[in-house]
Amino acid sequence: MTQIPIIDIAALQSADPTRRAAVAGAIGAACRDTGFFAITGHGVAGERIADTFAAAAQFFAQPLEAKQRLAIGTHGHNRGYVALATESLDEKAQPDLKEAFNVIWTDEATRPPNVWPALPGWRERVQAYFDAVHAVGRRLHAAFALDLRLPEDFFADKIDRPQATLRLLHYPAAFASDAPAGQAGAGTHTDYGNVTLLATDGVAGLQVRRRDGGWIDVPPLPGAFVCNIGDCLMRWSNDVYVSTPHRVLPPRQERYSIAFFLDPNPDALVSALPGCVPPGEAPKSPPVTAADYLQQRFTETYKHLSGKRAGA
Ligand SMILES: O=C(O)CCC(=O)C(=O)O
Ligand SMILES: [Fe+2]
Repeated sequence: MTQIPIIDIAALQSADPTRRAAVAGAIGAACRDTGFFAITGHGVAGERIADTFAAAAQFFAQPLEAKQRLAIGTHGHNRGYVALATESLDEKAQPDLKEAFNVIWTDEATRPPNVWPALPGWRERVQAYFDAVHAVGRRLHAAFALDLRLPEDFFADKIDRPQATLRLLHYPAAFASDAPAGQAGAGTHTDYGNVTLLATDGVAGLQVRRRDGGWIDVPPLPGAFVCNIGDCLMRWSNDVYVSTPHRVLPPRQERYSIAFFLDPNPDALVSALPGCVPPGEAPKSPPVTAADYLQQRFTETYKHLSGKRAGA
């Protein structure tokens, strides 16, 4: 395979179950292969995506002091601003050459509220994008369920109060010329959760590792989302679906991306799905709540780090 598949998911909203099943089958095949695929026909308007990139550019253009007032280290709970070169997605490598702004899913009652910049209208624009990609992520889960021979709504009540994070990412070009060997935009890593939906601005850089160890360049796909399976869904599917390592090359040119990480509700029980365990075999991993699983992953990462990892 030299490319990730591009799948039109519009028919997931069709009243015709055979059309829904055909899309689910294509998604399932990609999830069993590299776990990466791009989607079109997702219903999020190109203007909405472009507006979120504009909001990201507006945020990152602010003076560092304004951004630092929202620093994740001050506010906690994975919300707010992550300055340049403070996290390493590959904990053995140099810090990533990127800055980020994180927005989490919250009901503001049982979860902490987000922190927002003092830019008029900014919150509403970014929240609208969050809600739109969350809806697409839920639709993808209906496809996963169909493909895995589960009731189509199997995941619905397990991802409606999710541990989801939207990350506006900025890879400035200025650092590229000084980048020491081995310092990437984002180091090689897998994502932790169920599925990630990524919008890119057309600047190349993202690479996905093939099963044979070679790297596939993800091409610019305007209007599409690049989707990938995370470690939590891999575990839930008893490794039937694959969470694949990926990286972002050192930024030669300024680059923006927007990643939405959909991780399950904290109390969702991640227990090997019945159809994914061959008869007579034991599940590869014991059941765990999504909260405990993600906590464990963050703790493992923090053990190796002097800085902080936030998200992924
Ligand atoms: O910016 C990108 O293209 C990908 C970023 C990524 O993989 C991540 O933040 O987990
Ligand atoms: Fe990632």
